[in-house]
Amino acid sequence: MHIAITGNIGAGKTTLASLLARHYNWEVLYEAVDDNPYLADFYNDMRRWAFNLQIYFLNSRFAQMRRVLTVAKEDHRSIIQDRTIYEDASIFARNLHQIGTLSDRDYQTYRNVFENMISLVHPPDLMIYLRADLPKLRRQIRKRGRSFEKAISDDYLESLNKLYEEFVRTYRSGELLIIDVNQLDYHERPDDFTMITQLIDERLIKFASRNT
Ligand SMILES: Nc1ncnc2c1ncn2[C@@H]1O[C@H](COP(=O)(O)OP(=O)(O)OP(=O)(O)O)[C@@H](O)[C@H]1O
Repeated sequence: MHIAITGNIGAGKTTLASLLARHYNWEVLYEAVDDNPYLADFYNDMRRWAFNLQIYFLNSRFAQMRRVLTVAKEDHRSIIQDRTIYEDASIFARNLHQIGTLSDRDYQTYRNVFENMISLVHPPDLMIYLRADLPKLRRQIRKRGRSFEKAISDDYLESLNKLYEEFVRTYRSGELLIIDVNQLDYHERPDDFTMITQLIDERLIKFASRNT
């Protein structure tokens, strides 16, 4: 089974992915931030680096999807992914185009590459969306203290949030679980984590009964 966590910058995807991987013994695929050769430059000069960064993310997410396919074929272990290829295209790249940071021609090229890639992969069996408002995102971004993320504006986070909401409202490619994380702290409060695993267990039971 392929599970994916989706949500804005600082929503808490990485923490939840690692807690769930440990709890369910799932393989976990993280979004590599430290090794990303463009991210810091991108936050410094978005217009210059937007296309490079989008291509980099698209490729790394596509490589993850290939890993998902391999695991599905060879292994009986489930796999959890921290952010999906769908968000890169429907949220991040789209937003950069909308705000004029990505030109029409670069966006069109990006979309063409994305469409070709997407024809070769499958959406996750379960998508978990972490819904978080601006103050929560801000708190978590501040807490983890990545220096280049200081440049992220409220407007940028808000417009990403709008696109996230539209994305989940129209998402029909698989099972979707929406978790409002504004009042949750599953890292520090075991009860919050248990509440989440109960919601996931219900979906896993549903999935298993459909596939037997
Ligand atoms: N397609 C993309 N376009 C632009 N920036 C992106 C894209 N995908 C990820 N990023 C950036 O990569 C960095 C890492 O992503 P993010 O912070 O969302 O992941 P995370 O650290 O796993 O978040 P979380 O707090 O939910 O665990 C962020 O600064 C984010 O803006």
